[in-house]
Amino acid sequence: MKLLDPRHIAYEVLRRVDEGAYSDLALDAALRAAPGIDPRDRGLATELVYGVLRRRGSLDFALGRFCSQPLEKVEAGVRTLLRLGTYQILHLDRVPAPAAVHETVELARTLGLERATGFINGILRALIRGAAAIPWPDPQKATLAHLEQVLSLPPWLARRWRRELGDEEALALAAAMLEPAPFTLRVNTLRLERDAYLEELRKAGYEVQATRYAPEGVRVTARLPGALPGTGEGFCQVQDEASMLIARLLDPQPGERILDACAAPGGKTTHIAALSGNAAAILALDLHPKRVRLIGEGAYRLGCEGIETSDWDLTRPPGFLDAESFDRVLVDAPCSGLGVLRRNPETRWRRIEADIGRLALLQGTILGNVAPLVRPGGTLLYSLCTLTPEETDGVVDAFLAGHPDFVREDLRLSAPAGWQELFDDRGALSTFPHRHGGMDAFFAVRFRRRG
Ligand SMILES: C[S@@+](CC[C@H](N)C(=O)[O-])C[C@H]1O[C@@H](n2cnc3c(N)ncnc32)[C@H](O)[C@@H]1O
Repeated sequence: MKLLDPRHIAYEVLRRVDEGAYSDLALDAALRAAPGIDPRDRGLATELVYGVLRRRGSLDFALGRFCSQPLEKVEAGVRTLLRLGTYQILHLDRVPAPAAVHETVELARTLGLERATGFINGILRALIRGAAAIPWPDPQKATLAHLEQVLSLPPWLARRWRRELGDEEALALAAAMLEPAPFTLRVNTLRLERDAYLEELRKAGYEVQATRYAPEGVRVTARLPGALPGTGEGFCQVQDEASMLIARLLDPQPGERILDACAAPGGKTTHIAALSGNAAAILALDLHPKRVRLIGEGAYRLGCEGIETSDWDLTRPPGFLDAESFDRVLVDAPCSGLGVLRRNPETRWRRIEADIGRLALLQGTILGNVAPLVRPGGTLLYSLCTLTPEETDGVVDAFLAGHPDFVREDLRLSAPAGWQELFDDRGALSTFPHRHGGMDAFFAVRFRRRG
């Protein structure tokens, strides 16, 4: 195998994703296995993997014009090669189109798909000749088709976002979800202040700026290959800006006992520890023991203290914990993840609509099982990286209906003035990448237990 060939790496990663792997983990593993790879090739492999997964709907629409048989009937490996070639022809200026065809055909040979080289060559050459005449559906006249065939939403999601958000917002959100997510870091304020880290990054040659909303966030606009400065010293944690708002909304205080109910891999747990100045007692639970270990590792790297971890399935009441024993509880629940499609592009094609009702039930069960742990007067924060009405308002309303001892707080009343645009008209956090400077789409509601 040509371990250093970026197209070959992308092909292998896409194949693994087809088999069920997560794209970020599969890509990390493939790049780790190619330590000598040129940084530009590393960038190309990354762009190919994410680009093909994000834009699969439009790539398949374009290919459909030139392929004599339905794409789903084409052998999986050949289909992946066609998508890789099409992505390079339609979206990569730096690769001349004939070179994209040549490289794709050569890769087919390397992979032992010699018999398909004529087929691939014919389709990709026809695509180059006919690209300008592809009848892309118009966003205004054929909105649904545009959402699917240009903006690459699966049909069920295109219909949903149109219905829930209206045409204009659905188009803007879908377009934003095609862009790479910004690369943001949370500065570990247990180690240093944001300004000091910004200076350190700039000195090292990075282009960085402070995030607009999160006081400890840094957006990296140009980075260098290799580890970030201060990685070993635990200066920062890679985290989206919207995700940084969650621990802020929980508002942990020194001396408090805090439960992070769905905590792995621990991005928010370690943030909670930092905001409390390492002076809170935090219990971090998660379903998967393997993922629970990541919380401990992150806490160690970042110098967080006071965090205890344990695995527990919160579809069962955590009988080992005393009722009313926590000042604050965070439920950063498992969800459909539609707000982070940029980071997990395979979710677009893996998620099915039936998942949503099932996840809303799971979220309601988890909330119901942790609610008795909140002390009277204490806080329960429910957060998600999605935007479906079932998982957001639906779960919140059902929880309140079943728990009259909890009231919902309007987050706008306690949030900083500059954050007001981040909340909906019921006072829930509701961020969107196309409205809020590129942040992921997150949702959060805070409940207070009556005193
Ligand atoms: C959105 S992620 C949490 C991210 C985490 N809070 C962070 O900031 O790093 C949701 C988590 O819920 C966990 N989970 C899923 N089902 C669960 C269950 N039944 N009980 C407890 N945790 C569960 C998943 O393993 C996953 O780690």
